[in-house]
Amino acid sequence: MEDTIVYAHKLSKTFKQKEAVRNVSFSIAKGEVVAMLGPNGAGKTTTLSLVLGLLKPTKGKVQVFQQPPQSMHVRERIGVMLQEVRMMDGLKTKEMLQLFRSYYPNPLALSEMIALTGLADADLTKKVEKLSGGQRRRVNFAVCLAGDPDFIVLDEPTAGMDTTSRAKFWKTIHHLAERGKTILFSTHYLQEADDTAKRIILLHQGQKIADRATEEIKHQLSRQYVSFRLNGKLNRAKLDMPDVLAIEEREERIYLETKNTDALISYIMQHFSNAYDLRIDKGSMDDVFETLVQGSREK
Ligand SMILES: Nc1ncnc2c1ncn2[C@@H]1O[C@H](COP(=O)(O)OP(=O)(O)OP(=O)(O)O)[C@@H](O)[C@H]1O
Repeated sequence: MEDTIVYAHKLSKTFKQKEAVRNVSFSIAKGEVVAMLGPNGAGKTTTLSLVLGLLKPTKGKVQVFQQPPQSMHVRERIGVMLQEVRMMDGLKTKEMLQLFRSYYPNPLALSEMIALTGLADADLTKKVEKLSGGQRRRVNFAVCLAGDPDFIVLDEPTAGMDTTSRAKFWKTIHHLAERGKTILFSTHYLQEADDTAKRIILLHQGQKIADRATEEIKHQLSRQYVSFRLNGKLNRAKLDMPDVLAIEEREERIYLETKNTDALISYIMQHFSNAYDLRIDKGSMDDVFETLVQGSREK
């Protein structure tokens, strides 16, 4: 389809014995902002490298702009920011930015590259290797934007950035998304995914375990529980009511999933005279992750 920017079909990548990515499929449409979320070693970098054509899949197929990712047509329309980048030593920063611009048919204006990436404060007459770590990261970002790309791929882009740089960086990404750019980025942090992406692809041990709207994943995160301890045995029949969505007993506590914590707490206080140590618990990222991993195993 014309509007499909990435088409990844049953991608697998094995390094010697290690299966880093297993049977991962997804598509990304024009204008989408998608986060690839997962813990260390989940397969995010490997998947992005397959999409970029930097690695060849052991099995499966990937196309970008309906073409193999290595094709010139793709190279000209894609901007990439990887975790580890070797810059060209010896060149002054401004010269390097100009050099990268010269590779593309319709490059971004140098002034815009500098403004978007927060490089205005840096001394661009310095050689790249003499810049600070944070500034070099911004240079990476500027290089990523040099060709005014339609599709932007970022591998853990904020790793090593301080809070101010992070905020500035995401502001630029939002701006680019508003301009209709298609963006795929990897992150460890749900917060980053939530702030920026409308869709999350969740990877775990090389497999895709969820691919949903950020809102849906967040909804699972916003689950609430009332929990308490009990002297004696639980009479479950007394909890058979609409406010209780699920009951779980673990580690000598009873957890009730609910949308109405206030009503449930007052109900328990009235009807369970042997209840004590009442608490409201919110679902955590770990809980959601656990649920999704469990769900994908059961499929
Ligand atoms: N070139 C390689 N040779 C052997 N194993 C590799 C290679 N690259 C990645 N792996 C392994 O594949 C798995 C997935 O790695 P990958 O870097 O894709 O994960 P990730 O989700 O990006 O992790 P991180 O968040 O730490 O960057 C890991 O177990 C990693 O050790």
